[in-house]
Amino acid sequence: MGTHEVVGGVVSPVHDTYGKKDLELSHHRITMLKVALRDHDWVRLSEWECRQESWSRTRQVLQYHQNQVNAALNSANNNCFDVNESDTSWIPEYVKNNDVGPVKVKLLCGADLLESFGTPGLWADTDIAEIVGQHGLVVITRASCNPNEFIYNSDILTSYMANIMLVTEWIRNEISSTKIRRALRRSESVRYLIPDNVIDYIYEHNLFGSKKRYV
Ligand SMILES: Nc1ncnc2c1ncn2[C@@H]1O[C@H](COP(=O)(O)OP(=O)(O)OP(=O)(O)O)[C@@H](O)[C@H]1O
Ligand SMILES: NC(=O)c1ccc[n+]([C@@H]2O[C@H](COP(=O)(O)O)[C@@H](O)[C@H]2O)c1
Repeated sequence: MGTHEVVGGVVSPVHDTYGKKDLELSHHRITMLKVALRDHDWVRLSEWECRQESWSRTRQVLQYHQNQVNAALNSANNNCFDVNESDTSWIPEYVKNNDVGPVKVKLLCGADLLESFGTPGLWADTDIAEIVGQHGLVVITRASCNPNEFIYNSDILTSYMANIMLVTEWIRNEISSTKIRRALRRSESVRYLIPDNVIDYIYEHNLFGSKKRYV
Protein backbone atom coordinates (compact mmCIF):
# COMPACT_ATOMS: atom_id res chain seq x y z
CA MET A 1 0.00 0.00 0.00
CA GLY A 2 2.97 2.32 -0.46
CA THR A 3 3.61 3.09 3.21
CA HIS A 4 2.80 -0.36 4.62
CA GLU A 5 3.45 -3.98 3.80
CA VAL A 6 0.37 -6.14 4.27
CA VAL A 7 1.39 -9.48 5.78
CA GLY A 8 -2.02 -11.12 6.02
CA GLY A 9 -5.69 -10.76 6.76
CA VAL A 10 -7.84 -12.21 9.51
CA VAL A 11 -11.63 -12.53 9.61
CA SER A 12 -13.26 -12.61 13.02
CA PRO A 13 -16.97 -13.51 12.87
CA VAL A 14 -19.14 -11.85 15.49
CA HIS A 15 -20.46 -13.70 18.57
CA ASP A 16 -23.95 -15.22 18.49
CA THR A 17 -25.13 -12.87 21.26
CA TYR A 18 -24.44 -9.80 19.06
CA GLY A 19 -28.10 -10.21 18.19
CA LYS A 20 -28.07 -8.83 14.66
CA LYS A 21 -31.29 -9.68 12.82
CA ASP A 22 -30.94 -12.65 10.45
CA LEU A 23 -27.54 -13.67 11.85
CA GLU A 24 -27.09 -17.44 11.44
CA LEU A 25 -25.51 -19.46 14.28
CA SER A 26 -21.76 -19.05 14.55
CA HIS A 27 -21.00 -22.70 13.74
CA HIS A 28 -22.64 -22.18 10.34
CA ARG A 29 -20.90 -18.82 9.79
CA ILE A 30 -17.57 -20.38 10.74
CA THR A 31 -18.08 -23.29 8.35
CA MET A 32 -19.09 -20.93 5.51
CA LEU A 33 -15.89 -18.95 6.09
CA LYS A 34 -13.78 -22.11 6.16
CA VAL A 35 -15.33 -23.17 2.86
CA ALA A 36 -14.88 -19.70 1.33
CA LEU A 37 -11.27 -19.38 2.50
CA ARG A 38 -10.23 -22.94 1.61
CA ASP A 39 -8.06 -21.81 -1.31
CA HIS A 40 -7.04 -18.47 0.22
CA ASP A 41 -4.19 -18.96 2.64
CA TRP A 42 -3.52 -15.22 2.81
CA VAL A 43 -6.82 -14.44 4.57
CA ARG A 44 -7.46 -16.61 7.60
CA LEU A 45 -10.21 -17.25 10.11
CA SER A 46 -10.02 -16.52 13.83
CA GLU A 47 -12.68 -18.26 15.94
CA TRP A 48 -11.69 -16.56 19.21
CA GLU A 49 -14.49 -13.97 19.14
CA CYS A 50 -17.20 -16.62 18.60
CA ARG A 51 -15.77 -18.76 21.40
CA GLN A 52 -16.13 -16.07 24.06
CA GLU A 53 -19.05 -16.17 26.51
CA SER A 54 -20.63 -13.06 25.04
CA TRP A 55 -20.14 -10.34 22.43
CA SER A 56 -16.79 -8.52 22.52
CA ARG A 57 -16.41 -4.91 21.50
CA THR A 58 -14.25 -4.38 18.43
CA ARG A 59 -11.62 -2.61 20.54
CA GLN A 60 -11.23 -5.83 22.57
CA VAL A 61 -11.12 -8.02 19.46
CA LEU A 62 -8.34 -5.91 17.93
CA GLN A 63 -6.44 -5.84 21.21
CA TYR A 64 -6.64 -9.63 21.62
CA HIS A 65 -5.33 -10.26 18.12
CA GLN A 66 -2.57 -7.66 18.50
CA ASN A 67 -1.50 -9.33 21.79
CA GLN A 68 -1.38 -12.74 20.11
CA VAL A 69 0.73 -11.42 17.24
CA ASN A 70 3.09 -9.69 19.69
CA ALA A 71 3.38 -12.91 21.72
CA ALA A 72 4.15 -14.92 18.58
CA LEU A 73 6.83 -12.42 17.51
CA ASN A 74 8.37 -12.44 21.01
CA SER A 75 8.36 -16.25 21.07
CA ALA A 76 10.19 -16.32 17.75
CA ASN A 77 12.77 -13.83 19.06
CA ASN A 78 13.35 -15.90 22.19
CA ASN A 79 13.19 -19.24 20.37
CA CYS A 80 10.44 -20.50 22.68
CA PHE A 81 7.22 -21.53 20.99
CA ASP A 82 4.90 -21.51 23.99
CA VAL A 83 1.91 -19.80 22.34
CA ASN A 84 -1.21 -22.00 22.22
CA GLU A 85 -1.27 -23.27 18.62
CA SER A 86 -5.08 -23.38 18.41
CA ASP A 87 -5.18 -19.65 19.12
CA THR A 88 -2.62 -18.72 16.49
CA SER A 89 -3.64 -20.72 13.41
CA TRP A 90 -4.73 -17.38 11.87
CA ILE A 91 -1.20 -15.96 12.14
CA PRO A 92 0.87 -16.54 8.96
CA GLU A 93 3.93 -18.76 9.40
CA TYR A 94 6.34 -16.03 8.27
CA VAL A 95 4.97 -13.78 11.03
CA LYS A 96 5.37 -16.61 13.57
CA ASN A 97 8.96 -17.05 12.36
CA ASN A 98 9.46 -13.29 12.69
CA ASP A 99 10.47 -12.86 9.06
CA VAL A 100 8.72 -9.48 9.21
CA GLY A 101 9.15 -6.25 11.19
CA PRO A 102 6.68 -5.07 13.86
CA VAL A 103 3.09 -5.98 12.96
CA LYS A 104 0.08 -3.74 13.56
CA VAL A 105 -3.41 -5.24 13.56
CA LYS A 106 -5.72 -2.76 11.81
CA LEU A 107 -9.48 -2.69 11.25
CA LEU A 108 -10.45 -3.16 7.60
CA CYS A 109 -13.99 -2.00 6.94
CA GLY A 110 -16.33 -0.44 4.43
CA ALA A 111 -17.17 3.25 4.67
CA ASP A 112 -20.63 2.38 6.05
CA LEU A 113 -19.00 0.88 9.14
CA LEU A 114 -16.90 4.02 9.57
CA GLU A 115 -20.07 6.11 9.37
CA SER A 116 -21.70 3.87 12.02
CA PHE A 117 -19.22 5.50 14.46
CA GLY A 118 -21.69 8.40 14.37
CA THR A 119 -24.71 6.29 15.44
CA PRO A 120 -25.61 7.46 18.96
CA GLY A 121 -24.82 4.84 21.62
CA LEU A 122 -23.26 2.31 19.25
CA TRP A 123 -19.55 3.01 19.78
CA ALA A 124 -17.91 4.54 22.87
CA ASP A 125 -15.72 7.56 22.07
CA THR A 126 -12.91 5.94 24.09
CA ASP A 127 -13.18 2.82 21.91
CA ILE A 128 -13.09 4.86 18.69
CA ALA A 129 -10.03 6.73 19.95
CA GLU A 130 -8.28 3.46 20.84
CA ILE A 131 -9.26 1.66 17.61
CA VAL A 132 -8.07 4.51 15.41
CA GLY A 133 -5.21 5.71 17.62
CA GLN A 134 -3.66 2.37 18.62
CA HIS A 135 -4.54 0.21 15.62
CA GLY A 136 -5.70 2.25 12.65
CA LEU A 137 -8.37 1.90 10.00
CA VAL A 138 -8.34 0.86 6.37
CA VAL A 139 -11.63 2.06 4.87
CA ILE A 140 -12.98 0.95 1.48
CA THR A 141 -15.33 3.42 -0.20
CA ARG A 142 -18.93 2.29 -0.70
CA ALA A 143 -21.85 3.73 -2.63
CA SER A 144 -23.73 6.52 -0.84
CA CYS A 145 -20.98 7.01 1.76
CA ASN A 146 -18.68 9.99 2.03
CA PRO A 147 -15.85 8.95 4.37
CA ASN A 148 -13.80 12.12 3.77
CA GLU A 149 -16.68 14.32 4.88
CA PHE A 150 -17.46 12.01 7.79
CA ILE A 151 -13.85 12.20 9.01
CA TYR A 152 -13.87 16.00 8.56
CA ASN A 153 -17.00 16.27 10.75
CA SER A 154 -15.47 14.16 13.55
CA ASP A 155 -12.91 15.72 15.91
CA ILE A 156 -11.63 12.31 17.07
CA LEU A 157 -11.20 10.93 13.55
CA THR A 158 -9.60 14.14 12.30
CA SER A 159 -7.06 14.04 15.11
CA TYR A 160 -6.04 10.51 14.08
CA MET A 161 -6.24 11.18 10.33
CA ALA A 162 -2.71 9.80 9.84
CA ASN A 163 -3.96 6.38 11.01
CA ILE A 164 -6.86 6.21 8.55
CA MET A 165 -6.18 4.86 5.09
CA LEU A 166 -8.95 5.46 2.56
CA VAL A 167 -9.04 3.03 -0.35
CA THR A 168 -11.12 4.14 -3.32
CA GLU A 169 -12.96 1.22 -4.89
CA TRP A 170 -12.91 2.31 -8.54
CA ILE A 171 -14.67 -0.84 -9.71
CA ARG A 172 -17.67 -0.41 -7.47
CA ASN A 173 -19.89 -3.25 -6.40
CA GLU A 174 -23.14 -2.97 -4.50
CA ILE A 175 -22.89 -6.40 -2.95
CA SER A 176 -24.47 -6.26 0.50
CA SER A 177 -25.07 -9.13 2.90
CA THR A 178 -28.62 -7.85 3.50
CA LYS A 179 -29.34 -8.07 -0.24
CA ILE A 180 -27.84 -11.56 -0.47
CA ARG A 181 -29.93 -12.80 2.46
CA ARG A 182 -33.01 -11.20 0.86
CA ALA A 183 -32.32 -12.91 -2.48
CA LEU A 184 -31.88 -16.30 -0.78
CA ARG A 185 -35.15 -15.86 1.12
CA ARG A 186 -36.90 -15.04 -2.17
CA SER A 187 -35.31 -17.97 -4.04
CA GLU A 188 -33.43 -15.59 -6.31
CA SER A 189 -30.00 -16.53 -7.62
CA VAL A 190 -26.90 -15.38 -5.72
CA ARG A 191 -24.51 -17.07 -8.15
CA TYR A 192 -21.29 -15.07 -8.83
CA LEU A 193 -21.99 -12.95 -5.73
CA ILE A 194 -20.64 -15.48 -3.23
CA PRO A 195 -18.53 -18.62 -3.83
CA ASP A 196 -20.31 -21.67 -5.30
CA ASN A 197 -19.22 -23.93 -2.43
CA VAL A 198 -20.72 -21.49 0.09
CA ILE A 199 -24.00 -21.47 -1.89
CA ASP A 200 -23.98 -25.29 -1.72
CA TYR A 201 -23.56 -25.16 2.07
CA ILE A 202 -26.35 -22.57 2.45
CA TYR A 203 -28.85 -24.70 0.53
CA GLU A 204 -27.74 -27.92 2.22
CA HIS A 205 -28.62 -26.36 5.60
CA ASN A 206 -31.45 -24.12 4.39
CA LEU A 207 -29.77 -21.06 5.86
CA PHE A 208 -31.21 -17.54 5.61
CA GLY A 209 -34.67 -18.98 4.82
CA SER A 210 -33.46 -20.53 1.55
CA LYS A 211 -35.59 -23.37 0.23
CA LYS A 212 -35.66 -23.89 -3.49
CA ARG A 213 -32.41 -23.45 -5.33
CA TYR A 214 -32.09 -21.35 -8.48
CA VAL A 215 -28.68 -21.29 -10.15
N1 LIG B 1 -19.41 -4.31 -1.32
C1 LIG B 1 -18.62 -3.95 -0.32
N2 LIG B 1 -17.60 -3.07 -0.51
C2 LIG B 1 -16.80 -2.68 0.52
N3 LIG B 1 -16.96 -3.10 1.80
C3 LIG B 1 -17.95 -3.96 2.05
C4 LIG B 1 -18.82 -4.44 1.02
N4 LIG B 1 -19.72 -5.30 1.59
C5 LIG B 1 -19.44 -5.34 2.91
N5 LIG B 1 -18.38 -4.54 3.20
C6 LIG B 1 -17.80 -4.30 4.52
O1 LIG B 1 -17.62 -5.55 5.17
C7 LIG B 1 -17.87 -5.42 6.57
C8 LIG B 1 -18.94 -6.41 7.01
O2 LIG B 1 -20.11 -5.99 6.40
P1 LIG B 1 -21.52 -6.70 6.58
O3 LIG B 1 -21.40 -8.16 6.69
O4 LIG B 1 -22.29 -5.98 7.66
O5 LIG B 1 -22.02 -6.40 5.12
P2 LIG B 1 -22.88 -5.20 4.59
O6 LIG B 1 -23.09 -5.47 3.15
O7 LIG B 1 -22.33 -3.88 5.04
O8 LIG B 1 -24.16 -5.51 5.42
P3 LIG B 1 -25.56 -4.89 5.30
O9 LIG B 1 -26.08 -5.39 4.00
O10 LIG B 1 -26.21 -5.48 6.52
O11 LIG B 1 -25.34 -3.41 5.33
C9 LIG B 1 -18.29 -3.95 6.81
O12 LIG B 1 -17.14 -3.23 7.18
C10 LIG B 1 -18.75 -3.53 5.42
O13 LIG B 1 -18.60 -2.13 5.24
N1 LIG C 1 -18.94 -0.79 20.04
C1 LIG C 1 -18.42 -1.68 19.22
O1 LIG C 1 -17.33 -2.19 19.42
C2 LIG C 1 -19.21 -2.08 18.00
C3 LIG C 1 -20.43 -1.49 17.69
C4 LIG C 1 -21.10 -1.92 16.54
C5 LIG C 1 -20.55 -2.90 15.74
N2 LIG C 1 -19.36 -3.45 16.09
C6 LIG C 1 -18.77 -4.53 15.26
O2 LIG C 1 -18.84 -4.19 13.90
C7 LIG C 1 -19.00 -5.36 13.12
C8 LIG C 1 -20.12 -5.17 12.09
O3 LIG C 1 -21.32 -5.00 12.77
P1 LIG C 1 -22.65 -4.64 11.93
O4 LIG C 1 -22.83 -5.76 10.93
O5 LIG C 1 -23.76 -4.56 12.95
O6 LIG C 1 -22.37 -3.33 11.26
C9 LIG C 1 -19.21 -6.51 14.10
O7 LIG C 1 -18.00 -7.21 14.22
C10 LIG C 1 -19.53 -5.82 15.42
O8 LIG C 1 -19.05 -6.53 16.56
C11 LIG C 1 -18.68 -3.06 17.18
